Amino acid sequence: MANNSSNGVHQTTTKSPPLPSPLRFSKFFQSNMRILVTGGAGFIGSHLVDRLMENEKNEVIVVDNYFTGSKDNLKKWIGHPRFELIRHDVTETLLVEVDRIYHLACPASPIFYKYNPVKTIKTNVIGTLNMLGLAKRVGASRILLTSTSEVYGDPLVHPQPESYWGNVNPIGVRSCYDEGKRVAETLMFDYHRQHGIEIRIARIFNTYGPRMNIDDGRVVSNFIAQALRDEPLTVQNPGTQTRSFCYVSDMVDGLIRLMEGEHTGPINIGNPGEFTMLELAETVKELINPGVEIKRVENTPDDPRQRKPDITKAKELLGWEPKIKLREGLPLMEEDFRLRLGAAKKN
Ligand SMILES: NC(=O)c1ccc[n+]([C@@H]2O[C@H](COP(=O)([O-])OP(=O)(O)OC[C@H]3O[C@@H](n4cnc5c(N)ncnc54)[C@H](O)[C@@H]3O)[C@@H](O)[C@H]2O)c1
Ligand SMILES: O=c1ccn([C@@H]2O[C@H](COP(=O)(O)OP(=O)(O)O[C@H]3OC[C@@H](O)[C@H](O)[C@H]3O)[C@@H](O)[C@H]2O)c(=O)[nH]1
Repeated sequence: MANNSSNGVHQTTTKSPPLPSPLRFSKFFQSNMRILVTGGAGFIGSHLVDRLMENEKNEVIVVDNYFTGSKDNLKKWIGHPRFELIRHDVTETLLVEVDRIYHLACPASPIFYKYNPVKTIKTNVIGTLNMLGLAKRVGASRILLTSTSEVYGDPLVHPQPESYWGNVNPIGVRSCYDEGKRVAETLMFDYHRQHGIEIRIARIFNTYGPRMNIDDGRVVSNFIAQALRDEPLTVQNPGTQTRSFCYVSDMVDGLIRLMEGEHTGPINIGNPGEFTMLELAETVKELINPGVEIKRVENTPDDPRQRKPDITKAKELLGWEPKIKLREGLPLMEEDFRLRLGAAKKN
């Protein structure tokens, strides 16, 4: 906690926030960990909720405005005594007594974050400010932000270590998201330095898996849905751009380790296996529908040309590395997409 300065200028308070409830000292109080997950109805958020709910000592509260998420992703928990779901937009203030905050709320697919860019910026900046204010006010012991590999922009250093400051266009069509997340990281560190808030920052690299929206627009979900619908796989030009894909269970494991560990981050969480988009299309074609066509289409502005995480820090500080290779993860996602699309496997 920061101190009042000796030069007479009042900087911050030294008073600790009160405990959420005096009942915590009562003999019969159940010392459950109350965890808030913003964006918990989304893809990564709902998998994180599943994992957190496995621990009987955890109570989980999800807040979500359902912009890209869905109650469907949480249906097995609705009505559970340790689970609560609140329709709420994080750009508005929120007051709930919680011990830990996983702050995920933000559209992640480029087509959705570009749909209403001003709202995306507000979600990243005001939403993060609101969650930090909440952490401060209720004395939450930790808050974790899901930042992104997009803070590196179109990276000139490859692979990307956390020490790289990035190459980001501040006025482009992706800026609402990548600059928004950069400000969110700044806010996290300012609250940490100024108010002593315990923070964690994960820089997430492209993640895929079951429960992604079928029409999410990101490349893995697009290619799988296209392969199952017998539609051409749309490789955006030039096709040589690379990404590194992490399976969602590995991602959730990394996020929990970061939250429970002793390091603020930022820490890259991602799978270093790097593929061109053409290679990804060829792999989906081979595994899911060998007869499908691969079609070249126009790209969008400022598409990063290469991306691969340096995960040295995650390995050393969290003892974390991904276990699931792309060729193992794709069939698991295919199974889920088949069920939702009603596409039976051909023999
Ligand atoms: N999936 C990835 O590859 C990836 C990569 C880097 C970073 N991330 C980050 O991880 C987080 C989750 O991503 P995801 O892939 O699960 O995306 P997602 O779109 O499936 O989930 C985001 C969730 O946030 C909710 N949301 C959006 N705006 C909100 C608002 N203003 N108030 C309340 N809820 C709101 C959505 O309804 C949705 O449920 C995001 O912060 C994203 O930036 C994801
Ligand atoms: O149908 C498609 C969709 C996308 N692509 C290409 O696939 C690559 C990846 O695109 P995606 O839309 O899946 O995701 P991006 O890597 O651009 O952004 C993602 O980065 C990390 C996170 O913060 C977000 O989940 C998202 O912003 C791009 O080069 C894009 O041009 C295709 O070739 N075909």
